[in-house]
Amino acid sequence: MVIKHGMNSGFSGRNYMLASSAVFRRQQFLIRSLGGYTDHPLQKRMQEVKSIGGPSVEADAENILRAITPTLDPSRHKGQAGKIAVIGGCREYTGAPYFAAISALKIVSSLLRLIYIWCRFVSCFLYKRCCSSHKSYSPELIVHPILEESYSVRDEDKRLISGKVLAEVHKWMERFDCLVVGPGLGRDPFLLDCVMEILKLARQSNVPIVVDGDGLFLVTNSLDLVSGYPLAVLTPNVNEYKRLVQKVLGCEVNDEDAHEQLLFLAKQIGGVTILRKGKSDLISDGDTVKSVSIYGSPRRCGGQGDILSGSVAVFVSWVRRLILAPDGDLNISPRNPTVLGCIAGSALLRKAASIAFKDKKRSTLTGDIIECLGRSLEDICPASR
Ligand SMILES: NC(=O)C1=CN([C@@H]2O[C@H](COP(=O)(O)OP(=O)(O)OC[C@H]3O[C@@H](n4cnc5c(N)ncnc54)[C@H](OP(=O)(O)O)[C@@H]3O)[C@@H](O)[C@H]2O)[C@@H](O)CC1
Ligand SMILES: Nc1ncnc2c1ncn2[C@@H]1O[C@H](COP(=O)(O)OP(=O)(O)OP(=O)(O)O)[C@@H](O)[C@H]1O
Ligand SMILES: [Mg+2]
Repeated sequence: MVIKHGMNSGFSGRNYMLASSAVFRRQQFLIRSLGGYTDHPLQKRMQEVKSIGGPSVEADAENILRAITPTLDPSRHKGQAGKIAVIGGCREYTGAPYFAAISALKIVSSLLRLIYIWCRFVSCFLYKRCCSSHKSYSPELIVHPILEESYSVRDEDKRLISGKVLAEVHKWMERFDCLVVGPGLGRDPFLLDCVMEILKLARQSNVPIVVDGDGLFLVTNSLDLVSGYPLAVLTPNVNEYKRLVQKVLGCEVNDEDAHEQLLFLAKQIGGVTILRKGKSDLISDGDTVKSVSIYGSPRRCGGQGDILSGSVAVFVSWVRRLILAPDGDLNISPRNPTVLGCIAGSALLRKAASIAFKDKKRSTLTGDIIECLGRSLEDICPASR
């Protein structure tokens, strides 16, 4: 069957009613996305997806956040709240991995101490400068300055260096509860090749991965890295989402059918979870779509996405721990741990942004929002509950 493009001539009353219906909009979306042929394999999949997607609803984000946040238990010791690694940073962007890591650290308070940042350094000079800048941002972060960019490595040394990087990461991988890959990573080919190997290793080790920033640039060009991996979370901003849609669906972003397009995109990447950032955050794993629209901040300073990636990593690791515990059952919906982690991370960040904006207004910066993460969590989920 072929869906006809033109409904322009003889537009009858019946057709007009159809035009105003959701069915028509969906049909138009299919036409625009897939060139008009229902026997196109992607279109068939799209129809399957629509039949299981169901209506999208606003997530009960604060209740979800409360349900998955562990109580502060004096019998616990350092590290028991989870260990997060952030893989990011380059010459230009030292801020992004710091924002992601310090956000994770703030949320888990004293229960989580081990945050690892991998950043690349060009030379001894930059090594010291970059390393000390991260250390001076916060001495609580544990920094592994091991990644390198092409121009600091001779061609004949590349294999050796990437082997060393991988061996170092391998030592730690199984201890991590979640990786954040990409904040401020840059786009150097050698660096991205190393990160590609790290992603493969994480996947082999069944470690959840939150892919953000330049990690999304890498993954969009090598979808196999995450395709079909249910523990992968992609957190694209407007540009990153556009690239992903163009690459995977071969069409443009469609805001009229935003939920369906997102659902379909997640399905096409084998059920990874995608958090599409925007005025409302939209989250889908290909089975369901949830939105988080808690009022955030009208101020769009750079770095809020980095806070989000660190926050999502913490919540994903907490949900997994709850589910994997011997008596673990979470009586909340949806049930996918990565979707739950995204909902909680988004709610926390947006609330923190709104608290910060109340105080700082137009001068609100990412650091101000990070300072409000604790209060945001406390407002939703008091420490003394
Ligand atoms: N304080 C910090 O350290 C912060 C650092 N940050 C870090 O910045 C990085 C980029 O993130 P972002 O959000 O600016 O990327 P995004 O919106 O896709 O691009 C905007 C436009 O720029 C362009 N472009 C980007 N990179 C390019 C490259 N290497 N070379 C050439 N072009 C490039 C891009 O072009 P296009 O990809 O469309 O060709 C688009 O037109 C990322 O690592 C992030 O984590 C942020 O987290 C904020 C705080
Ligand atoms: N128009 C908007 N209105 C309200 N909140 C928004 C809006 N756009 C984004 N946000 C919030 O800001 C967060 C970060 O989204 P943003 O699109 O700024 O990410 P990003 O570009 O990756 O950020 P970064 O500068 O860290 O790379 C999202 O989780 C979302 O909650
Ligand atoms: Mg970003």
